Amino acid sequence: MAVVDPLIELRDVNKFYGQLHVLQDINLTIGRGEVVVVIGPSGSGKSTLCRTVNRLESIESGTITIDGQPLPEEGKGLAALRADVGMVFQSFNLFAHKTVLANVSLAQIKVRRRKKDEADRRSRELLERVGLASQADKYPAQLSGGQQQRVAIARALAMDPKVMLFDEPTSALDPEMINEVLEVMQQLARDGMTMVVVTHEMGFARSAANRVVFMADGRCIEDRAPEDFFNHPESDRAKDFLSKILKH
Ligand SMILES: Nc1ncnc2c1ncn2[C@@H]1O[C@H](COP(=O)(O)OP(=O)(O)OP(=O)(O)O)[C@@H](O)[C@H]1O
Repeated sequence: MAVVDPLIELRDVNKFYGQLHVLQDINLTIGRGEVVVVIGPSGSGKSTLCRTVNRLESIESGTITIDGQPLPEEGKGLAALRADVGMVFQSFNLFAHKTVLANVSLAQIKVRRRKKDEADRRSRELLERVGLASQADKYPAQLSGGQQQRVAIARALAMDPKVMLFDEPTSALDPEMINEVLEVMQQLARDGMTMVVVTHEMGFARSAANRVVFMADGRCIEDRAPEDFFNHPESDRAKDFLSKILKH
């Protein structure tokens, strides 16, 4: 789809895991302020696609640029990239022995070089935004999964990222906690955050996405507005996928 103000551009991206051609000639542009939901069958390369954008995975060929800059290979540039590209994983990846506040402040101090007071102030603002202001002094194990995931979101946001990547952020949560995380994500989308979201939550895709990218076998097969994609999928792969998941 034509994008007005490109922030992230993937051009002819290919990646292999050994013999497996996991990303095949990916061309994808994400505009500033867009919410792109990536869906597709298990093993189609959705997570890998996400992980290439913050350089958790390298690519064999092609280019990825953010704000016109190629991704850095290593060193300081990589830490700065991971701050600019916030990532939220299925598992929350919090430090178990640090408080919620310290979890959100730590990278701000180390990577953004903020003073502790300033970092803590920003952390408290973000914890308020995700509805956890009263939990700042708790430890991760004292929180529910949904709360831990909201801490992880606050931690990424505290770095003032250019884009937020979500890799199945609700897949490890008990059903009753999924909505509290999706609501925080919906609010972020309304606030204009650029977001790439790998998810099986089709309700979120329908209501929050500007575009749905459908992947199968390492390729982006469809890239369309949600209402077009869900009402009129074009490819047999997408029709088959939707008929299976919408039965549930
Ligand atoms: N580190 C790795 N080494 C080797 N193969 C891998 C690695 N990570 C993923 N794969 C394989 O690459 C393919 C794509 O994996 P990926 O996790 O990107 O898919 P996905 O679409 O996100 O799947 P799911 O919906 O199940 O999470 C799969 O076949 C997977 O087994």
